[in-house]
Amino acid sequence: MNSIIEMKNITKQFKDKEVLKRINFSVREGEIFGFLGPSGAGKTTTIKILTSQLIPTSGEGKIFNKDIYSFKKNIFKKIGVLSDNSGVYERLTIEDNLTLFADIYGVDRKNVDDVLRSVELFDDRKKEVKKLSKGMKQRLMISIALIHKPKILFLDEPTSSLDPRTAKEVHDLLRKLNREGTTIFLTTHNMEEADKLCNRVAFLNDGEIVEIDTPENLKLKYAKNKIEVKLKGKNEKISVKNDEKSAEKIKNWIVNSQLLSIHSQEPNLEEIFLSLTGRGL
Ligand SMILES: Nc1ncnc2c1ncn2[C@@H]1O[C@H](COP(=O)(O)OP(=O)(O)OP(=O)(O)O)[C@@H](O)[C@H]1O
Repeated sequence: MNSIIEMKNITKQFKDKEVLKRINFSVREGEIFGFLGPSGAGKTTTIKILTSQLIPTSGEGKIFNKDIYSFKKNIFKKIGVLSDNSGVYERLTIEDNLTLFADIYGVDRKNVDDVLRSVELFDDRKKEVKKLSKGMKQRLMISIALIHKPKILFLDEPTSSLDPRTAKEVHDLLRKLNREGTTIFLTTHNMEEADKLCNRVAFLNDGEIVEIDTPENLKLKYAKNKIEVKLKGKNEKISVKNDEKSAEKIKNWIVNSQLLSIHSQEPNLEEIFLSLTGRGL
């Protein structure tokens, strides 16, 4: 798979503070890549570098094979960035807002209908923004980032201010956009969101990447090698090692019809992050 983003030994220094410490990662075409870390880890700084709002202090980076130190205007045709709500006009309709952005970005107004359909706001296009639910408003913000049909969409904490139901609505939309061909780079401090949504995740802690892999591989890598069983007549679950000795025990429970349930114990991403960094999110 082709890489859209390649970052090598990227650092960012603000005065005497090193916010990013030689980070390395790539984002492949077609994936949803999650950048995870607690507040202050350097997630927004990274997204700003990737979207040309900040220049790194050192390191090498390429996006669509173009050097990040010399972005040309035409790179912006290929990237979309979700910004906050401030840019939309509350008294205008969804359609008028989007048409306005199409004109500002100099893209064909024909894109408006396509994009509204893809974020599932076409039927509501005549509604004023001030009357929209939070989820619809977030979908409108995403549609603005997509108006020029970019190949990659950057989202900084796309669901941080949303309730679980609205967040799910946004997750479903991001999955759909990804299926339709948009590569997605998002930051989050919500490990559950990352687990459900991302093909690969990078753990960022204090400006350093401590792990990068698929959520599944990370769970296997940090598996506790334990099996949890529930037996008839016992309230508590029992945790046993995943080894030959336990296999004999488990066999006996089965033979004696004592076994009610059996599961391998997998850590979640939150627990893995905690074990790697000693801190939660
Ligand atoms: N322009 C700046 N000048 C000085 N320090 C900055 C600047 N921008 C960010 N920082 C510092 O860099 C560190 C990382 O900030 P960043 O916003 O990238 O973190 P984050 O992981 O996105 O956190 P959050 O989840 O809270 O948004 C923080 O300590 C922040 O105070």
